[in-house]
Amino acid sequence: MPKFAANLTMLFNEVGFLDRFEAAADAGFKGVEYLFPYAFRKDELAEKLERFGLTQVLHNLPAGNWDSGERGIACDPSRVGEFQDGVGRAIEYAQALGCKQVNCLAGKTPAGVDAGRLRETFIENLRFAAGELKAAGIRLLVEPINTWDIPGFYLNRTAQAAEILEAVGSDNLFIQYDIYHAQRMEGELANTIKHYLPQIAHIQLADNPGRNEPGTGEINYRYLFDFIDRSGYDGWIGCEYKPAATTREGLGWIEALTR
Ligand SMILES: O=C(O)C(=O)CO
Repeated sequence: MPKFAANLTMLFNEVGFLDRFEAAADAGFKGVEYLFPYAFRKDELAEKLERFGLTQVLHNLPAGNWDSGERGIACDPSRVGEFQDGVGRAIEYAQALGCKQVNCLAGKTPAGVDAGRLRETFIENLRFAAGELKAAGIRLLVEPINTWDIPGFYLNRTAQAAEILEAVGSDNLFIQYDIYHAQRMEGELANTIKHYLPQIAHIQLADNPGRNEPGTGEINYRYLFDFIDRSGYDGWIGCEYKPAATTREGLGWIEALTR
């Protein structure tokens, strides 16, 4: 049975964010993930995790001005200082929350920047972050994201991510494999998971089209959950989907697709 983590950015949005920890625990989740913890005090988040017996499975490095449309700054040569400051902030929160992995959003390709400089910036930022996080006992992940949800996003394919890992050369840098994004960009889900399994530290899910619950679209999650189980993957699977109705009404997929 996979270890499913509730993504509190997308799930239980029937209640305010700080009430989603209790809602997730009530629904049977033992782990949670969400985009960013930085708008909240570390102690108030840690208290929620403690009170409801939850593991903080993942959060992201600071990713620029999210509300203005930024989706990461890691490939932007004009933002290296801000990126490095963000690594320190992410470590502070991860340590306070007992979180053992953080994801680095590559960002949208900034206009007018040479492709070689973009790649060099991304690689050097990842090398810096992977080293700082390793010293803190925290893994660094990078996630390919599809180009429909975030047009212009710098990292889009699993093979591209693996090539970046190779170039960075850190033993503390891994792939965050989002099944939904992968389905949209490349398909080949089971074989890709199998091929890159040693480099995949976290998996996320949603169905396609719609980014709703597993079982609402084209992906054969019953097969994929069994395949992942048999593959020996022992990480978490983040439930990062938009509930088609209410979150609780939609949770029947867990029983239906894993028994
Ligand atoms: O948009 C996504 O899929 C993410 O996981 C962002 O962290």
